[in-house]
Amino acid sequence: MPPEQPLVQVRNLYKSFSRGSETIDVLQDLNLDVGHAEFLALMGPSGSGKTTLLNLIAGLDQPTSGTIIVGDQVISEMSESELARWRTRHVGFVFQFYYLLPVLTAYENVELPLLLLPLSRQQRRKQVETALDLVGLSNRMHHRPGQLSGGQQQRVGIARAIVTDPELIVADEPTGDLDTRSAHEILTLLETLRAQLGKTIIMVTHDPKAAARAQRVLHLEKGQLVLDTAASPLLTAEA
Ligand SMILES: Nc1ncnc2c1ncn2[C@@H]1O[C@H](COP(=O)(O)OP(=O)(O)OP(=O)(O)O)[C@@H](O)[C@H]1O
Repeated sequence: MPPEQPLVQVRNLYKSFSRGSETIDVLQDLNLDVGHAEFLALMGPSGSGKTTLLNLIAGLDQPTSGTIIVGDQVISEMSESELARWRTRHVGFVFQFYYLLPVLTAYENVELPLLLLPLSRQQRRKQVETALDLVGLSNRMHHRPGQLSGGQQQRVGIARAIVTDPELIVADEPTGDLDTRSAHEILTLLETLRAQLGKTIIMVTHDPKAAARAQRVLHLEKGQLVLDTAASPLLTAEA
């Protein structure tokens, strides 16, 4: 049997932004495969294009040129409205500052992505309760974000990301605003989502300790991705 296709295939990807008369070439001939149920970390200096790449893979932005395939969809050829529909079902987003709505309870925040889908109230309830259970917050579902710790708020953010059961989860600095212990718990949760539910996770981080929890670490350099040589077992063998 031929080997299974990667979930994400990025080929000859270019992304430029123009600012006035200036053009910034952020990604240049970038190639990347991400496997099913892989946990990948992206690192690189500020401004190197990590968020730009994540947004392109998640269908939040469109490339200048090149191809992005996720699952069986060529998302680089989709219109904005097709991308929006695709994202709703196939990608879960986790952000550094959670972006929970303060007036809604944890339950209502997690339910939000489901309101875009043709589901009954009862089906929504089942999925929200499952997601909150997975992140260990069943007993906090009627709390508002202001009544929860940062780590708990990020758990709600993760429950919201998985409630539609997407194959791909993109996380932009998910531990960037958390203390060491909460960060550790969030990374453990991401590892569990990968190992037990087969989610593919792409995480941008500045923190080498967070990156080390992923299965593979890539660095953005000059618009392209290179393997994190510091983390390579061949190069870090104890002397
Ligand atoms: N919408 C946009 N319009 C113009 N320039 C942009 C836009 N988005 C990003 N850029 C520029 O592209 C470059 C890469 O930005 P990006 O946010 O992807 O970097 P990053 O590696 O995620 O940085 P950080 O680690 O600071 O978050 C920067 O020079 C940024 O100013």
